[in-house]
Amino acid sequence: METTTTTLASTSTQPSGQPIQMFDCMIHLMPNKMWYKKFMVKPIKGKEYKGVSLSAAKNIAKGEIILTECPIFTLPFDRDHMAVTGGLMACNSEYKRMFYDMFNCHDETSKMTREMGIFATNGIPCGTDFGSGRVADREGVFVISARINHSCVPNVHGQWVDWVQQIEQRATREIKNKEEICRGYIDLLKPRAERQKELLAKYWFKCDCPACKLTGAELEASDARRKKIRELLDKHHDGKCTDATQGLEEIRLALDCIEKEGLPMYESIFYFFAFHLCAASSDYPNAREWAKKARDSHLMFCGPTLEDLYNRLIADPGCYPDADSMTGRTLWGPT
Ligand SMILES: C[S@@+](CC[C@H](N)C(=O)[O-])C[C@H]1O[C@@H](n2cnc3c(N)ncnc32)[C@H](O)[C@@H]1O
Repeated sequence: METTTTTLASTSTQPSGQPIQMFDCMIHLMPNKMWYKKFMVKPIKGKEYKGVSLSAAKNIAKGEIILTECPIFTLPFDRDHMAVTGGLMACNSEYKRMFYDMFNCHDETSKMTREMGIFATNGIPCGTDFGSGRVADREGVFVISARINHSCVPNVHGQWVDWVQQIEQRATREIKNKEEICRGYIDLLKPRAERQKELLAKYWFKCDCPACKLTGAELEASDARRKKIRELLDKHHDGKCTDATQGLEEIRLALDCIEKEGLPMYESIFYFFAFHLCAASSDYPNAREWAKKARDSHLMFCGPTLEDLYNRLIADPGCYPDADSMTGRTLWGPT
């Protein structure tokens, strides 16, 4: 079989002229297969057709970056056909070829144009604030990240890094060599029935991930946990917690649900909420401990963007704007 080896490294440029730093490796191309340092892109066999996806080419540690990638172009969510073709026009011929090579799940099923269908199938929010559930105002198409299949218990989490306009895909847990690499396409804090409805409507497949395969009491418990995480995330994010003791109990419950659901990328925001309650209650020693947990968890799953900020909060919780804003009391730290 004929093979080609090529390097797409820092010599490549995206349409904006910025260099792409993602492919820090040789890419070995064969029909339908590519090898990278940490993963392969190849057809995946499943009960249902899963198309092409990524699988680990080595054991990958929790928190390890498997891929950093610039979008070939981005568009606001309210895009139309003209906007997609306009974005494509700014791309060089190689990127155009890669775009048209991407999967289109809306092919025969809707009135979408081919360009709209490809964008809808492969677009990834640039700037997802997964903590609050609010998403960015733009979506981008990424050559490699677009090939990552979905799971409601994903083993990678994509973090958009605004100042370099790149997405970083980090392992949410240890990934074994040859294991399929999956990201979450939708809000994962919905019950299974809602997740499946959304995946079918937007991506035309029935998810059979470990969370979707559950039945009976186990399914009920999983749905309840995801609902609880969402409820508490919204409550604490919107500053609706006025009772610090109850708030910390809720955070403990949320962290337990997060662990049981295998969604550790949601941890850091709850650690931050716990920091907030302790700092607001003038309990600085415990505030420091929660801030350390928030920093380390954010660093592991989202990178160093908030590290300096957390270090300042750890050094002096009193510099936090909401410090001392609630009745003073001694709470508790992470166990
Ligand atoms: C963004 S693409 C992912 C890459 C795609 N597999 C390919 O061949 O290019 C999204 C499409 O992949 C397929 N897909 C993704 N996750 C899947 C899963 N867990 N089970 C079955 N199909 C899946 C669906 O057809 C979906 O519309």
